[in-house]
Amino acid sequence: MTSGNGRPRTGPASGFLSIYEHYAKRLLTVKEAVSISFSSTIMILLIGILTLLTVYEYWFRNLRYVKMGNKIPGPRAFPIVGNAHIAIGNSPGEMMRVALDIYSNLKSDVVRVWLGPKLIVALTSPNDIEVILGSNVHLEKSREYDLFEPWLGQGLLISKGEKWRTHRKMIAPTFHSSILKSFIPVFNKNANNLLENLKKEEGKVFDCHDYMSGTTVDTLLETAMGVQKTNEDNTGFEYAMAVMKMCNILHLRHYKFWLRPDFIFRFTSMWSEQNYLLNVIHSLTRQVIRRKKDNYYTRQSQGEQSLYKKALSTSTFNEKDGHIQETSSFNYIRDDLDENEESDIGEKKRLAFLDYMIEASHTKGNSLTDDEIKEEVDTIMFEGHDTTAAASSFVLSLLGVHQDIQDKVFEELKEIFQGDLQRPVTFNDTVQMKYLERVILETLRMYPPVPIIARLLNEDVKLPTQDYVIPAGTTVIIGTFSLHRNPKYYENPLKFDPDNFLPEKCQNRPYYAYIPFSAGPRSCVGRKYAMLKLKVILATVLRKYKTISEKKEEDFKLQADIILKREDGFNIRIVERKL
Ligand code: HEM
Repeated sequence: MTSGNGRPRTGPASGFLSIYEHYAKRLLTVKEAVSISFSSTIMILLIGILTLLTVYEYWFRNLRYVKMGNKIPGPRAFPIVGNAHIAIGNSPGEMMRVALDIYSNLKSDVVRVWLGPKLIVALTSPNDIEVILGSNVHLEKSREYDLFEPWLGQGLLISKGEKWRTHRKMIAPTFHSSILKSFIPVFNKNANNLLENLKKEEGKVFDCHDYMSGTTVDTLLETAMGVQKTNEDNTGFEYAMAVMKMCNILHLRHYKFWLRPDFIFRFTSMWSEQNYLLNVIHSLTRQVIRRKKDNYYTRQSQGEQSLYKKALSTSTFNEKDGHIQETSSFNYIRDDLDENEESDIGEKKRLAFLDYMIEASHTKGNSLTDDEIKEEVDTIMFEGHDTTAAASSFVLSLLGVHQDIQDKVFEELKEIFQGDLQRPVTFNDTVQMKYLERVILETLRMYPPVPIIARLLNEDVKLPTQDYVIPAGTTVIIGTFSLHRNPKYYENPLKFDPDNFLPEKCQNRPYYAYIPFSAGPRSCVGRKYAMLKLKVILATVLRKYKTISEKKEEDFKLQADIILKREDGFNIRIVERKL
């Protein structure tokens, strides 16, 4: 033992030090012992966890469900996480590219991925898709739709079983062609309001989606909900923006699956944002229902007949027309609504959606509660707005790219409107817009606003095209986007060509090869409404303006959102036509 200068220590201090050193040494040994036992505890724990994970993986791989799933082609899956790692660090735009790469690398119409223990199978062959969408058994939406619940409750889009069946029977007829005709003046009014709003953008490059979105909300409020805007407020626009942001949050939670459980989601900034957005959305729906109910009670207190009875005794339609014309001139594009619900229409056909729901809630024997009405209003407002806004924005940007096609659209409009290009659109005009209709159908082919549909299988499904059985419990994804770009059904699938919808081309194509509105019993209830509204809005904008896109179509950056959008924005320039 030495002091700091190298000499040996003597005296009481040296005694104290040696005692200190003795204990310090022992302490070191205790510390060492603690650290050794700590590392061996960790080691044991790690070995325990690894053993458990190995046993779990062994057990998991031997499950019938997993064995069946693994027979289906898919990217290499890792233990425990499966293919979940592909979502890490990717933006919605990148996710779309990753998903499409997986599909094109495997060159298979059936592809599986594992999100942890969850099996997801994507189908892109019309025959396989028909087995799912055309069936009356596989009607349940996948668990991914549950994230919509705080917003849409158990509305038509996500409800199941008897509730879905009875509500579908009530709601679908309120969008039947027979009632759509009465919406034409409202479509025209809102299309003209849109022209007014677009004036300030003349000559500039701007994102047309915001405008299409706001107009769509206002139109829906007035048609489906029967509520007029009383002042020049911005409710429609604010609502549309809130819906868009809600969709972004939900989409992020869909593929960043670790954000799905609420107890984790609550700790993110998105939780408070979601609460704020839901407040904006629900305030509008509550206000709409309150106004409608007040009207109902006022009519009752004044001893007026219910709208329902009134509609039966007076005709809002020109009965001389005999039967109401179809909104689509193409009968070979089968309409599931007509097939499935024509027989249910009966007297209901004369009331619009919300009027009917409110009347129905006061009908004896009807169990429609206020909450149920709110859920359906939220559902219709969401489904009816974002889809149509995306479709019309895609049409305007595509016509901006394909000037030759835009010229043909305009020629057709000139022919129909015969020298008065500013007059309102009539129902009969829309039936004559055959080329514009083909443009819309082609847009929905290449850019389907709902790019995927997902169902939960409660039974095993044997695929008709290949020797695979998809086990019960699987989430089946119908890949509309890829299906619509399959060269087997579209000669030149990446070329925007409205002639893909010429009668002779459609006749040779399987029905399930074109499903922008889904198909079968759970297909879109608003398809005819959407087609009619798109024609009126687009015919109004295109008669006044020429649209120009500075970007080529191949430079459009798509975003795999719940609703397909352009990540780079729907940027166009509009120039007033010189006639
Ligand atoms: C271009 C416009 C539209 C497109 C592309 C479209 C597409 C679709 C698709 C693909 C589905 C099935 C979704 C799924 O199973 O996940 C659907 C369902 C639905 N759509 Fe549309 N839609 C459009 C416009 C509308 C409009 C205007 C309304 C109402 C005003 C509407 C109301 C609904 C409802 C309520 C459902 C749920 C039906 C059910 O599950 O029974 N949609 N739509």
